[in-house]
Amino acid sequence: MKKNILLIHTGGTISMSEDTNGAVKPGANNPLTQGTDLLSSIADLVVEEPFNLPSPHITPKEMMELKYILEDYDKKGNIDGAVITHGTDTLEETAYFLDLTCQASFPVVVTGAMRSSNEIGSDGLYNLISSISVASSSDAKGKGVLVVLNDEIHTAVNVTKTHTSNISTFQSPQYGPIGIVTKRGVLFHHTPTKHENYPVQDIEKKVSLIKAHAGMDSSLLKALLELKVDGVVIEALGQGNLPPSALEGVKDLIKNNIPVVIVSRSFAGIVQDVYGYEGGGKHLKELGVIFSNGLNGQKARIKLLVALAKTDQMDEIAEMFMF
Ligand SMILES: NC(=O)C[C@H](N)C(=O)O
Repeated sequence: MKKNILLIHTGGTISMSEDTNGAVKPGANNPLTQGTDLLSSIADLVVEEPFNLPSPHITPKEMMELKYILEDYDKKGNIDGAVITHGTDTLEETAYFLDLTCQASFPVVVTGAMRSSNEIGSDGLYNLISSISVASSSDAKGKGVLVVLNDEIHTAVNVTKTHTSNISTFQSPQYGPIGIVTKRGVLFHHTPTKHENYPVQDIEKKVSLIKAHAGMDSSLLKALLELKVDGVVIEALGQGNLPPSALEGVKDLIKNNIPVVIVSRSFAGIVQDVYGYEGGGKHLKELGVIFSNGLNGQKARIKLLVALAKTDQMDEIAEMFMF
């Protein structure tokens, strides 16, 4: 039996076309609607298009809007699953934001495309059909927000865009995908063991993300303090270390009750308090730096925004990052 699927279009390459000059851009009509006959043969669709934005234009405001649309449909009942089409550049941030905050009980799948609708080998309609199949699957329930592209099912918490243009760009470097989409159906081969969710109402705080490098000093960190940010995420070195010259800035932020969260600038692995030298993980922990649990920089930033919407207590924020 066909399921009732809420389909929310938000823009991105999946809803763009290439013009005669080779520029990929949004047009007056969403080309995805051309797939409607085919799509409505696999599910009964309720379509929403709250905005049409390339994903570099997406902010937490739009993410919050999506959360409320999903929750409103959940309250009304009669929806079995939802698919969101989204630009791929910030797709992982929106997916993770919804994973952390959305209270809807049906499966939510986020998808996109690397090639626009009229390019040879366009992957948009294919990814959309796969995503509708996943959102229709009762096995997709309770696994958090999922990201489906290129026949793979990833969790929002682990997935990241790894390549600028390749259609297999979305990967989960820590743990791999949790399922696949095949011609015969949807197959989950792993189940996430934990899922966190926070019922926040608004995102108003300012969190910056910066990357550590050899010889990094404290100037940017000090500037962030002057700019009155509410939190800072640093992509630290290796297992979670910083150059000694950056420590003054870290200390100033923490002294002023600004949480400093570290992730690793390495592609995979988690940060830990391993090294005991100046600026090493053990030292950073003593200074009050919060270690994220395997998130990448952009997702730790989303989580810190959510944490700051809940509390300004440093110990509560640190506890949320231990999850
Ligand atoms: N493939 C894509 O969707 C990339 C595009 N720049 C976007 O994120 O909107």
